[in-house]
Amino acid sequence: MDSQQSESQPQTFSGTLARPPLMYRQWLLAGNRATFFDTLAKDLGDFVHYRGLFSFYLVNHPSLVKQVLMETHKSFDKNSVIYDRFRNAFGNGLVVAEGDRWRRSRRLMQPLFGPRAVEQYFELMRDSAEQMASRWEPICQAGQVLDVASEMNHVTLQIAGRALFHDSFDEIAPQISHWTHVINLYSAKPPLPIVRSFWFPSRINRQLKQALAEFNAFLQEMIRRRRGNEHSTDLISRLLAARDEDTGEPMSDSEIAEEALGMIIGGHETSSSALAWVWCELDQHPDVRDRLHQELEEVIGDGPLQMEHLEQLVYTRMVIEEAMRLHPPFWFENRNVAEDVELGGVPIAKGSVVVFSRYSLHRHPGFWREPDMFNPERFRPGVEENRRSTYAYVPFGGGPRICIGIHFAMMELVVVLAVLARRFKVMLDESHRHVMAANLTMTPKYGVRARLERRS
Ligand code: HEM
Repeated sequence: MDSQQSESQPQTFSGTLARPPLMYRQWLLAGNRATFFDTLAKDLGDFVHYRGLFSFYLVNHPSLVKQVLMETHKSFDKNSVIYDRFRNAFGNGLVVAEGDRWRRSRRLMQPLFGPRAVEQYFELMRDSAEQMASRWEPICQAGQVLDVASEMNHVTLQIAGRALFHDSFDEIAPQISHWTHVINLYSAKPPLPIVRSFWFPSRINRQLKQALAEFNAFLQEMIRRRRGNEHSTDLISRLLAARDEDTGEPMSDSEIAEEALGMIIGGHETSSSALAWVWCELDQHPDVRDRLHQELEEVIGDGPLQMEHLEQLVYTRMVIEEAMRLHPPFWFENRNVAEDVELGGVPIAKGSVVVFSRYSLHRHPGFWREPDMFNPERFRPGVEENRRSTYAYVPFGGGPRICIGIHFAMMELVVVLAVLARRFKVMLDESHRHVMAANLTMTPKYGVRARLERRS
């Protein structure tokens, strides 16, 4: 296949459905799950009917992914075992909601996340990144090693928390960090029957129930404090003020609490994983790091980062997009087949499960030249548009359920990277181990151990 042509023209899937023997390479699932799906796609092609402990249809072709997310999205929903498990943790917030509840919440929340609406969070993003940079100064001077991955987790949690609760977040940051940690631990476990059922008295189930009870009590208190305070402008207050344009109805307190929980969990782990990989890739590609530093110097100069700098930080954005291609934070997707449907010309019965791995899709050799190579130039404006239309690049999903936080997240990633990389060169320490973990998000398994060098 001519890769130049494949990059500019959306292609229709013309292959066939592979049906491997029962339990084909099932043992690989005990290890890294992204590797398991990648092996299936490499061995068997872009459309696989897998039958084993879990049975599913794997799609690894942009036109099949487009069909699931966009063209025939109504035939697919999130009533799958995996999303049922998320419901134990997220309640019925937007990430897992279906039907009328999803439509109503999306309609109410969409205006709060448009490209202009998220600009109001610029300052708190920059201030959180600046605070981190100040904390890094003595670590840098002492030549100490720090785990940049957990630093990114800290700063993105702070940004999500401050956007939602303004200063109230700082009072309770350690508890929120603990609750989100428990929720993530729970969500990362595979949905095995019985042991993982919510009624089973396992340690993680007990921990989750307690974390959720405490988190919900905190959220209800936040909502109570905001109600009637018309000067408050955090996201909780905006959710309280939102009205359904058809009925004029507000969201209930429990709906607001569920959405806040979803945003804090879904919004910070993903961004922090994207940033962790950016630092790893920059270390491995000094030419890219130099080019990035040059752009930051030219655009920002010696003063603080300003809102108007953002659109000039073209290369910074390209670096982030390329890092999310190779290391998509929310790497795995699954859908329940809600009604009999034809996918890639094959009839698929209601109740089946369709899955895809962004990790494999984003490295598909038919759609990416030298797919494993880190090359931000792929995302130079004008070039990347074509890939997006083919659904070969979907770090934020696509179709009606595309990530509602996409503009918030992209601004956050650019701001944090720009502020920190303007002041520091981050160099991986020799104790750093390059191993990828694919749980709910894709992260460097042993963190990102690095030393800092001060830039002028
Ligand atoms: C780099 C950062 C992020 C990545 C890679 C990411 C990725 C995704 C993806 C792939 C989906 C779609 C899942 C699907 O198809 O079902 C999604 C949905 C969602 N994301 Fe994000 N996300 C990020 C940041 C955020 C942030 C910052 C927020 C909140 C402020 C957020 C809130 C949500 C919500 C509420 C949904 C559900 C949307 C719906 O179903 O209507 N995400 N995200």
